[in-house]
Formats: sequence, C-alpha cells, structure tokens
Amino acid sequence: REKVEMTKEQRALMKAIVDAYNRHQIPQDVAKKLLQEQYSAEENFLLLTEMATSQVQVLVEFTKNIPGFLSLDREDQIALLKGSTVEAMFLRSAQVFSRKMPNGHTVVLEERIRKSGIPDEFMTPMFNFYKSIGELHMVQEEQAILTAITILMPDRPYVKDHQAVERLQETMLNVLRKLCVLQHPQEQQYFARLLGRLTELRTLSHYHAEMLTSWKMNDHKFTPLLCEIWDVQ
Ligand SMILES: O=C(Nc1ccccc1)[C@H](C1CCCCC1)n1c(-c2ccc(Cl)cc2)nc2cc(F)c(F)cc21
Repeated sequence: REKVEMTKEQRALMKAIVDAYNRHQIPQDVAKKLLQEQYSAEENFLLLTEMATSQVQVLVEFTKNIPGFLSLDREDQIALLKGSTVEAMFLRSAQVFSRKMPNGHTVVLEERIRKSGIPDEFMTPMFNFYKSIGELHMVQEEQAILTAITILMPDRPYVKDHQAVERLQETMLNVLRKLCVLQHPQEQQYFARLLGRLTELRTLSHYHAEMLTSWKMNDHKFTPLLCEIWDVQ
C-alpha cells in the first residue's frame, strides 16, 4: 500500500490543534471530584452547570486556534459554536470516562454518574456512547482533531457560508484520515468507525435538554449562558 505521510503543513496544523486542546484541563477536575464522593442531585446539577459554563469558554479559546476559523463570517462562527457545544461536552465527557484510570475507578465513576440525578432512561444511550468511544482507544491527537471536526460541521442551523466551513472541515478530515492510518495501521476502517461515532454523538446530544430539565430535583436553575446554549428555560 502507498506510504502515508503527513505534509509539513498538516503536522503544524495538528500540533496547533493538540496544544490548544491540551491547554484546557477541566475534565480532570470533574472526574476527580466525582471520584471523591457521591454528591446529591442538586450538587451534581450545580457541578454540571459550572463545568459546562467553563467548558463553553474553553471551547471558544480552542476554536480560535483552528486555522481559518477566525476568517469565517462572524455570525457563522457563533452559529458553529452554538451548534457544537453540547456535542463537544459529551465528546469530552466520553474521553474523560474512557481515560485509563487505576483499577476500580471507572466502576466508581460510572456508579456516581448513574446516581447523579440524570433520569434513568438516558443512562443506556449515554454509557453506550462513552464505551463505544473508549473501545476506539483514540490518541489525544485524534481526540483534538475530532473535536475540531465536530465544531466545523457545515450543516449546523443558521450557517450561511456552508462552503467556507466545508473547506475548513475537509482540511481537518484529511489530517484525521492520515493520522488514523498511521496510528491504527491494522484497522482498515478505523477512520470510518471514528466518524460513525459523530452520528451517535449527535443522537445523544438530542437528549441533552430533556436530561437537564428532568434532572431528579425541583427548580432547575440555569445560568443565562446555558439558557442560550442549551435550549432550556
Ligand atoms: O461535568 C460533566 N461533564 C463534563 C466534562 C467535561 C467538561 C464539561 C463537562 C458531567 C458530570 C456528570 C455527573 C454530575 C456532574 C457533571 N459528565 C457527564 C454528563 C454531561 C452532561 C450531561 Cl446532560 C450528562 C452527563 N458525563 C460524564 C462522564 C464522565 F466520565 C465525567 F467525569 C463527567 C461527566
């Protein structure tokens, strides 16, 4: 088979994306906190709203490092961010959940999340997604570029210049395709399987508003930012 090589530009682009991705370490905090103790549904809801609020800010910073993003139409930039924050949060949650942890920690983490206040009917689709991401054993470069691809989805609502977004996404897809061949040479269809998870991610993200509004507690308070981003209240 032909030798797959990344161009200098592709390697530079990948490095920029991975550095930006790694600069933000919220996920460790949330997993660490959850492993410390079982919180009440109210405390977990508050933790989620805090985590999600800071995750949006982190996502804005990350997105600024995607080459070409800031040259997009300003309103399209907002539409892409608004349309992808929930998916990015679930993708990040899946990556946190499937991170290699000391024995028994993943079991405890799953238990704590199962009792966090999220309605039971969402547990199966959510953990199926987390485990399907885990099975891929993505390297951090793949995780970072997959997040960039999720943000650069041309078919988000209200995006005007589809073509411009498609061009940026295509650049990322080309890098990811080569990366998958280089990182997983034995698995012919690894790249296709990886992209297939984005479909599962979108389906899971459809549930998020209901997951939040039916969180097992009364009086769900959202920050103004989350009302804007999460289609709640
Ligand atoms: O904070 C979170 N995820 C987050 C991560 C990264 C950045 C921002 C947010 C929340 C917790 C969940 C338990 C209560 C406290 C918040 N979280 C979720 C999750 C997110 C949104 C909805 Cl609607 C449902 C579940 N899945 C998780 C998997 C993990 F391994 C995990 F560790 C935390 C996880």
